[in-house]
Amino acid sequence: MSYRINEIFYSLQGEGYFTGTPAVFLRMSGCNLKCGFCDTRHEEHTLMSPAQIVEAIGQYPTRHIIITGGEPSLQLDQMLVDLLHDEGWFIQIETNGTNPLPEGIDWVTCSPKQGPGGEIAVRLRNIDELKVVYEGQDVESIANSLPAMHYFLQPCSSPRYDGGSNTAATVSYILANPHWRLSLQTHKLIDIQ
Ligand SMILES: C[S@@+](CC[C@H](N)C(=O)[O-])C[C@H]1O[C@@H](n2cnc3c(N)ncnc32)[C@H](O)[C@@H]1O
Ligand SMILES: Nc1nc2[nH]cc(C(=O)O)c2c(=O)[nH]1
Ligand code: SF4
Ligand SMILES: [Mg+2]
Repeated sequence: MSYRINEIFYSLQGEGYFTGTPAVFLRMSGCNLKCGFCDTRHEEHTLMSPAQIVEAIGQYPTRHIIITGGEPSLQLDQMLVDLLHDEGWFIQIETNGTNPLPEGIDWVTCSPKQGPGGEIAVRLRNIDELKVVYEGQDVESIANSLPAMHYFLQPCSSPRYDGGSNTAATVSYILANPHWRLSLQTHKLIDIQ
């Protein structure tokens, strides 16, 4: 068994509930969506075996891993989740929610997206945090259909917004709808990976 891995790096979780937490990022290659605003290049990959992944991530002084992509649910399987748990890892996943996940992932961050037909197709039930990239869409319908422990709105970073993101509009929306919390992409603010 091998996995298409785009990159492995050690940084601070920049977004959402665990913002500021040191973590190893395992970025898997490939995605089933093509979000116009996607800020990540994930097509390049190296094939890695489970043993190679465990060795590469094990060199860092934390056991919090963030499995992201691309869309990691296209590749992450029960075998890798169980192996990471055996090695003592706390597993967080960043997913668009379109695919079911293996069991036992410690923290599911779901960032639902519109598919090609405009529909939101989320197939997850146990979401710890919902993190919606705010573009002025009807985020209440999204939240109402997706039970989660925490609800974050994240400004959309894009050259089409003055200043590079729609942070002011996101803040105004949250002030008017205080069941949301703000998630900033703090790694971009302090220029780390
Ligand atoms: C690159 S995605 C990979 C994981 C998964 N495919 C997903 O979309 O959740 C990682 C996170 O970055 C967010 N993101 C991607 N592009 C963004 C942008 N331009 N502005 C703000 N957040 C963005 C996504 O919503 C997601 O929460
Ligand atoms: N520092 C940092 N935090 C992140 N949180 C989620 C990220 C992602 O690309 O999934 C990300 C990322 O790319 N960098
Ligand atoms: S689902 Fe995630 S990785 Fe895929 S295109 Fe959208 S933001 Fe990028
Ligand atoms: Mg990122």
